[in-house]
Amino acid sequence: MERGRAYTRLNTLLQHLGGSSAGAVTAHPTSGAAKFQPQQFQVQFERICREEVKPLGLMLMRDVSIGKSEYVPCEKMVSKVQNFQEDKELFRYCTLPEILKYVECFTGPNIMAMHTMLINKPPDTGKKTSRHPLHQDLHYFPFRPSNNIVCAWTAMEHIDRKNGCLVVFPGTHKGTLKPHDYPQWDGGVNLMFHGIQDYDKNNTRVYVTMEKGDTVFFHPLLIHGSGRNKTEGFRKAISCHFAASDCKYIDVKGTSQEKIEKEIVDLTHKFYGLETGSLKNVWTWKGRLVKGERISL
Ligand SMILES: CCCCCCCCCC(=O)SCCNC(=O)CCNC(=O)[C@H](O)C(C)(C)COP(=O)(O)OP(=O)(O)OC[C@H]1O[C@@H](n2cnc3c(N)ncnc32)[C@H](O)[C@@H]1OP(=O)(O)O
Ligand SMILES: Nc1ncnc2c1ncn2[C@@H]1O[C@H](COP(=O)(O)OP(=O)(O)OP(=O)(O)O)[C@@H](O)[C@H]1O
Ligand SMILES: O=C(O)CCC(=O)C(=O)O
Ligand SMILES: [Fe+2]
Ligand SMILES: [Mg+2]
Repeated sequence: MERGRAYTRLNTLLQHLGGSSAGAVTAHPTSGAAKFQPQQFQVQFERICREEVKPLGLMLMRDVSIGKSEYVPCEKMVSKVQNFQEDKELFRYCTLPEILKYVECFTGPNIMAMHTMLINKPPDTGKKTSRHPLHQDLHYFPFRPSNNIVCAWTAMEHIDRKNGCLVVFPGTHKGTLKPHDYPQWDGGVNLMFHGIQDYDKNNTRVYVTMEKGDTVFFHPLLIHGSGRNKTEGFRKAISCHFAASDCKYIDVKGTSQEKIEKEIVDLTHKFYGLETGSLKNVWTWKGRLVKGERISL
């Protein structure tokens, strides 16, 4: 693992480890198990958007620039699907040996898939709502320690600054969880898109250009976001946040996470009619074991 960087590109990592050359994971899986083909996830995503299948627990998000009356179920209206833990096809992503072998370096052998997303960043309408403000994913999570949590984020196509790649502030995983709130953006902000208000403007920014099938593994304290999608295409990535199953829940009442807790608890009620009452209960309900033994999550 390269030192001093809070993210690692899987293909690059394979080279560091003396493994196959760049692109190897996409084209020639070393494990001989499931072939890594983002295309299969895209086909299922499109079926979900057309409402041909309705997996339990799934949330379909749309960009704030699209009104409810304009909404028709199709791939162009859905900016993100969250919570695909009950969709066999998409959840296969979270069980891929090629992914888990790196996840295990951070979590150890008992691994939970805690948060799942397929992000379909829409072409920006001009209001800049396709941006994702700079944030730390730990803001959404009520479990610790943060070092035993890792996000795997896989590009389903070529991603660069033109279609809104990830932008990261290297080294920020050594810091603490910062307060988050809605950014003051004129064109509107998507629900729950909290950002860090007072980040260091002089921090080095790294724009993570990725090829189809590339995966980055990053720490939940790493400050990151993504820019506007200036192309006509919908930029796709699939991701899962994994955690060691012996992580412990914390109570976020009285902390900077209290506001997001309320938003998520309210949304969970609106979508599923579930009275969870706390972030802890939301994640106890969503989390799925993918390897080893379920302990405290
Ligand atoms: C259960 C666990 C959840 C875990 C969350 C972990 C977070 C991980 C990191 C993130 O992904 S954070 C960002 C996630 N946010 C999004 O992707 C945007 C989500 N928001 C939406 O897609 C819609 O707001 C939503 C589908 C949830 C609500 O749609 P509804 O059909 O229930 O709302 P409706 O159409 O009745 O509109 C209600 C109001 O919301 C507004 N609205 C619509 N889409 C919106 C949107 N995207 N963001 C904000 N507001 C939105 C809409 O204009 C309207 O405003 P008014 O009341 O003033 O008329
Ligand atoms: N939970 C995590 N998720 C993703 N990457 C992580 C995680 N924990 C550590 N890393 C990354 O793994 C590598 C080794 O981590 P480590 O904590 O040893 O940091 P380091 O950058 O090597 O600094 P140090 O000098 O403190 O060892 C670093 O690149 C770090 O960014
Ligand atoms: O895909 C992106 O643009 C970034 C998404 C992200 O960071 C998140 O949802 O937490
Ligand atoms: Fe994030
Ligand atoms: Mg180290």
